[in-house]
Amino acid sequence: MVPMTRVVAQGTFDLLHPGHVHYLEDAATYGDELHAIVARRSNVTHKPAPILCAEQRRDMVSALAAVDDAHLGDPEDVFVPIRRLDPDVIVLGFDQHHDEGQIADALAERGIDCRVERASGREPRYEDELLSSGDIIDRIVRRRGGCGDA
Ligand SMILES: Cc1cc2nc3c(=O)[nH]c(=O)nc-3n(C[C@H](O)[C@H](O)[C@H](O)COP(=O)(O)O)c2cc1C
Ligand SMILES: Nc1ncnc2c1ncn2[C@@H]1O[C@H](COP(=O)(O)OP(=O)(O)OP(=O)(O)O)[C@@H](O)[C@H]1O
Repeated sequence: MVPMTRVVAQGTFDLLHPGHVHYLEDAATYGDELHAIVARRSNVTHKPAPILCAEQRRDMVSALAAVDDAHLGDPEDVFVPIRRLDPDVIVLGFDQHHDEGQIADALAERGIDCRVERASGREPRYEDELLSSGDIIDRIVRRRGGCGDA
């Protein structure tokens, strides 16, 4: 019996778009089952906070065919879900602000045997396609009025 390869992907996944679908479909190719960890609002500090609550973002990611299960991230320790899920592979997004080497070192320090990969990017296919949650929000603000990252 060949053991199942468990893959983890992660992100904010605020307003879903084809880039997220590409990321998760690419991540799924690294193994047999894909688990997505959805970032808590409090842990999204490198850009404006997501508009949608974590539960809603988790539910949407979970509905994607490529995703076997989606999980709310731990509020304090990003390695809590990793220990629980015990993945064989963590796949970072093509532009995700994490360094593969630093993640690999942190996993080794914790005795977690898991390799780190990076997914490919999805280029726009249509003239008006938006492949960024932030860009989608900015367009909404521009077209519906408002003051941007409120
Ligand atoms: C291996 C790994 C585990 C993570 N686990 C958590 C977690 O438990 N809780 C959480 O809020 N975020 C977690 N994150 C997500 C990060 O907090 C970060 O916000 C996430 O990468 C979102 O960045 P992005 O949406 O800009 O790609 C994890 C990220 C990585 C790489
Ligand atoms: N066009 C894309 N192609 C491939 N992966 C993508 C694309 N857009 C986002 N991703 C990946 O999806 C994951 C989650 O992305 P995130 O939730 O930060 O959305 P985002 O659209 O990148 O947000 P923003 O552009 O507002 O920062 C990240 O790992 C990111 O690399």
